[in-house]
Amino acid sequence: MTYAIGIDFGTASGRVLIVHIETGEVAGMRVVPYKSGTITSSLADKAIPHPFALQDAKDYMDVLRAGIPEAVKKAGIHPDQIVGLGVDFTSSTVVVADDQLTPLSEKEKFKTNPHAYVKLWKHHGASKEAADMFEVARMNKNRWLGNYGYNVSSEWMIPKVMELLNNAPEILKETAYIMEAGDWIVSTLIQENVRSNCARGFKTFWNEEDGFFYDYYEQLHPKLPSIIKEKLEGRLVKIGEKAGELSNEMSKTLGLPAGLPVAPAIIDAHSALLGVGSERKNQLTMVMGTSTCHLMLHDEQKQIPGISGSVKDAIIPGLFAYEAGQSAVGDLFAYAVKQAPNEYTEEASNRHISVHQLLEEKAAEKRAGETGLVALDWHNGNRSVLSDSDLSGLLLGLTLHTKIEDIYRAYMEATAFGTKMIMRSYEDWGMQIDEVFACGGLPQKNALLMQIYADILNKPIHISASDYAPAIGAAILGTVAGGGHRTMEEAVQKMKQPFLKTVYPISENVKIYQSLFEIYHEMHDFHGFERINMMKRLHELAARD
Ligand SMILES: Nc1ncnc2c1ncn2[C@@H]1O[C@H](COP(=O)(O)OP(=O)(O)O)[C@@H](O)[C@H]1O
Ligand SMILES: O=C(CO)[C@H](O)[C@H](O)COP(=O)(O)O
Repeated sequence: MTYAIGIDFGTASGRVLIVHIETGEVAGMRVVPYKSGTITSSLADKAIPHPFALQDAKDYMDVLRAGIPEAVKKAGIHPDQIVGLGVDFTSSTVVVADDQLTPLSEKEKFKTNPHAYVKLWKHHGASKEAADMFEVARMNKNRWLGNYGYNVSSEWMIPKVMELLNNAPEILKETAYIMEAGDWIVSTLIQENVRSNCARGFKTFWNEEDGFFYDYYEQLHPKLPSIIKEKLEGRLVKIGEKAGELSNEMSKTLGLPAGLPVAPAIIDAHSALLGVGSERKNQLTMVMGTSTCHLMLHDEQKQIPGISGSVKDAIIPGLFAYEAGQSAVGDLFAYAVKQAPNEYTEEASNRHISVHQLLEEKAAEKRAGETGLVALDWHNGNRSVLSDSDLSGLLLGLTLHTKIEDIYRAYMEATAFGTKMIMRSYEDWGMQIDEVFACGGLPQKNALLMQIYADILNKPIHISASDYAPAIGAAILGTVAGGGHRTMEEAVQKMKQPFLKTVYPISENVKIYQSLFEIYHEMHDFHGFERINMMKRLHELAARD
């Protein structure tokens, strides 16, 4: 058996890869876009509230049904040659399901109820709940949040559970399981309610020693502890283990052997570390797509303010995985693309290139600093290092001569400055960064972007040759679950993807960007003033205890 299946569920599409377990070669692949995409405005003409970002779980099943048989066919292999299957998923992407694992959105009476649908990581309907949770922790000397950057993000699972409790009791009543979408897929494949330690550790305030923080939940809502017990529990499976075996029913649907080993789900960005082979400490990996996640591994747990968190064994057994992030990166560039004038969209269409490519080309004609613009990239809030989804973006220096490509460039620079803030936080806490890796959909699509990052971070950046590092990581987990390699380390060494190139900083640009970063930093501290002060106070308080 020489192949594994890796399935990466992103924000806009799912990607199924068939990967050779000895060489990492991708033998077959199928990308399946989600039919309903991200639902933000209405369900069957019924308007939904503004900060909602929903998906239809049916689209995930289509990725399996359409993607797996086609990817296997493209690979030209027999299903018996597959050793195991792994899944990675965006997170916290939350599914509510009945006891048969059927999502409540499939029930006729809930067709237009937004709370019955999948709540995507970027759904901000639980901002109030996240703020309330933060306040309760603050009143308790911040005692539960140290391993979560001293913050609560509305992107996480528990605020979303609180949102259901406050706004959708009718849904909660019929919900047997509240699940990470990754766990829901794996549970559906093996027909058993299982939960992976990766998303559970990062998104639900859980750790292996203490379990869930029930004393915290009690203070949030009297009903919350029992909801967590009833609807979030399930057999725990750790990364590097086997979750279970493909059920007979799913084997018929997907054309795969019944009993095929299935790995526990891993968060998409975390999976990418495995795919690029960044499995040691002192390496920073940027997974750049709709958003960016900044991952590191370390042998100690440090309570770094403003990051998304750190969890033991979440990526490589024995090491702490650290995550920080920016909640709008590709999305911010897409926002600029939408504002391009007709003449630009026509030019792009005539030249058979995307508007992104056209804007990149035009932006590349400007030198560093030439646009006169500095932006703050908080159009979808700030994930790190302030963790406040209500913060908004800024653009400074506009004149009547500013063109859309200037703004596009300013946004690229702003996201790189945001990454520099995160890098500094890691370094300030003794997490030395010797190497920077970039993967995800963006690095290969936009060469200017990667040069800007190298110049602003003042570090060489190794770019993965694969756009699909998370799916490779998932295939690695599938291989280990199926016994194709004995250890994660062995599987990573065999299956990791090569680098396409390394982009080096240009010293002239580095100097210019150092002064522009000072302006970005001032904008950051000015616009994030209240949040920064609150975090400083919390941190001092925690340090005294
Ligand atoms: N040439 C480009 N330059 C910059 N951003 C791009 C370009 N083409 C697409 N994008 C952005 O890439 C994002 C999608 O990234 P991708 O990694 O493919 O998906 P996902 O984040 O869902 O895993 C979108 O937000 C889109 O706006
Ligand atoms: O928060 C996450 C990881 O913890 C999300 O999964 C991630 O930010 C979304 O990923 P993508 O930009 O690839 O859709």
